[in-house]
Amino acid sequence: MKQYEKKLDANGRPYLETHLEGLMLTRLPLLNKGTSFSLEERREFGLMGLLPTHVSSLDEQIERSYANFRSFRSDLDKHVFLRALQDRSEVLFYALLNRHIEEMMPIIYTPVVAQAVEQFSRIYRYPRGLVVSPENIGELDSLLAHTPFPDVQLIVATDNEGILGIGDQGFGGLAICIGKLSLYTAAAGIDPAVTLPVELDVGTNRKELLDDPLYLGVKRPRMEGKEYDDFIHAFVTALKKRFPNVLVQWEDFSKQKAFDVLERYRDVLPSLNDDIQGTGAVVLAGLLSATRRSQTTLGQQVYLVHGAGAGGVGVARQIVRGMEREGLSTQQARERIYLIDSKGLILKDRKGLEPYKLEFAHEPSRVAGWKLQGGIPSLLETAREAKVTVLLGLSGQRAAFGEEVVKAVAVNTPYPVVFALSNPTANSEAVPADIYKWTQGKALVATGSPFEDVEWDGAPHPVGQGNNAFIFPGLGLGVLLTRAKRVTDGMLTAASLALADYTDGARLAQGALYPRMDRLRAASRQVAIAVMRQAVKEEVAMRKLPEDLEGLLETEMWRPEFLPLKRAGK
Ligand SMILES: O=C([O-])CC(=O)C(=O)O
Ligand SMILES: [Mg+2]
Repeated sequence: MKQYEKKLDANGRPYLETHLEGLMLTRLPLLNKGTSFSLEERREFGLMGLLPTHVSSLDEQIERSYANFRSFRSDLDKHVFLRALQDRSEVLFYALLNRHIEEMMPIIYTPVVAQAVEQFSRIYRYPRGLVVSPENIGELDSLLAHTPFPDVQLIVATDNEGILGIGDQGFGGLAICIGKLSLYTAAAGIDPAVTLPVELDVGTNRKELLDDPLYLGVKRPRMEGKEYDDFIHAFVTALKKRFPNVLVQWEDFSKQKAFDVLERYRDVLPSLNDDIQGTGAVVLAGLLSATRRSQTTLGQQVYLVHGAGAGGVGVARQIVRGMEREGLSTQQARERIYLIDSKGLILKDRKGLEPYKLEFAHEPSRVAGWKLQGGIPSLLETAREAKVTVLLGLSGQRAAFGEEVVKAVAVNTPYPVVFALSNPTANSEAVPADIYKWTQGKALVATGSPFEDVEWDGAPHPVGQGNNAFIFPGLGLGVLLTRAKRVTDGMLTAASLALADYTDGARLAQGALYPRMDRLRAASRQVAIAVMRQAVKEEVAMRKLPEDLEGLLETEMWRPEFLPLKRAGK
C-alpha cells in the first residue's frame, strides 16, 4: 500500500497526500517533519500536543542537527548520528548533507563507511533495505512486495565479498549500499522513495564474524559455484518480474563473480558494476585531465595497473576505450597497459590464470630482454623496464607504491601520474605528500579516499578524489530519466568525458585532476546530461526527451524540502 503520494495542486505546486496520521506520521522518515509540522497540519493530522510548541523552520532544524553532529568526537559516532537522522527525517538529513557536503560525505561514505561496515552488527538501529538470504530466497515474490515503497527504480546490491579494499565483510556490506544510495540522492537528486539497498546475504568466510554472537548475517561459509549462481539468478528473475526496468548497481562483488554477474545480467536489467565501470570511468576522466595538463595524449602513456580485481580490470578496459577514441586499435591500446596482481606481471603462460584477466595478459616474449631478478616481473621491475608513465593503484594494498617505484616512474616522464585509489584511507597505495616529495612536486596525483591539500613549494595543492562517486549518481540519473533499457559502454565513456570537461583549468593548474567535492551536485548534472544524450544516440532510451535537458533536471530532481501535507480523500 502507498503511504503517501506526491501530487500537484491547481497552481502546479507539489504537495504530499497521505492517509497516515498522529504518531505514525512522525515515524515515516519521508513524511516526518518533526518540529516543522505547521499548526494547520498538527490540527489536521492529530498531532496536537505531540510536538514542541515552537514550529521550527527547516533552517532551524539544520542548525540544531549540525550542532549535534559537531558534538560527537569519533567519526563512527558521527556516522551513527547521521544514519539515525536519515531514519528519522530524510528531508532534514539531505538538507543538512547538502549544506555540509565536504564535511559530511566522508562520514556517510568513504572512508568512515568502512568502519560502519565492520561494526554493522554493533551499530545496527532501524531496518533499511531488503535482506535476501538462504532462509527467504524461496519467498522472493512476497519479499519484493514488502519494499517500503511500491515504485523501486534503483537498487544497490552487494554480496559483501569485495567491500572497498577490505574484502569479505559479511552482512555489514549493507552499509555500503545505503551510503551509495545516499549519494545518489545528495548528488543527483534521486527521490529516496524509488531507491532500495539490497543485502545478498550469502554467508561469510571471515571467522571473527562467524564467531561473533552479535553477528546479524547468516552464519555459514560463503556460497560458491552453482549454489551462488542459482541464488543470484533467483534474485534477478524475481526482481525482473516485479520491477521490469529497475537499474541495478552491483557493488563490491569480488573478482570473477563481479564480471560474471555483470555479463550475465546486463541485458536482463539495466545494470552497472560500480567497481568495474564506475571506477573505470572516473579514472579515465582523471587521466584525460592529466593529459590536458601535460599536453600529451592517452596513447603516449604507458600504464601500470596494480591490482587485477574488478577495479583494476575495469580501469584498464576504460583506458583502452579512451585510447581507441584517439585512433589506436584495441590491440595497440592493450599493449600499453601492464596489469599486475599479487603474483607480479600478468603473462599469458601463467598457470590457472582467471579468465577475466586474460584480455590484459601479455605474451611472455614481451619481457624478453628485461633485466629481472626472478622469473616474473615485479611491480618495480615493470615500472622500470616498461618505461611506465602512469601508475594506478587498485590493489587494496596499503603503501604498495613506495619511494623506489614512484621514483622509477618519474625517471620516464616529466609528468608522472600516480593514482592511489584503494579505499578506505588506510589502504591507499601511497599518501599524496610522499608522492610530491619523491617526484619533486612533478607528479599528477589522485586518490580514492579524501586527503588534505599538500603543501609544496610554499603553496597548497589540492588532491583530486578519483572516486566513482563522481560517476554513478549522474549516470544513474541519466539512466532513470531516459528509462534506458541498458547501460552501455558508450554511456560510461560519455560520463568520463563530461566529468573531465567539468574539471576547471584553475583547479587543474593547482594539480587537482577532479573537481572539489562540494561541486559534486553540479558535476553530476553534467554527467547526467551527457549520459542522456548518449542513451538517445545509441537508441536505448525508452522515453522521448525534451530539447531542454537542464530544464528536465530542474523539474525531475528531488530536493530536500518540506512539502505541504494533505489528507488523502479530501
Ligand atoms: O566506495 C568507494 O569509495 C569507491 C568504491 O566503489 C570502492 O572502493 O569499492
Ligand atoms: Mg565499490
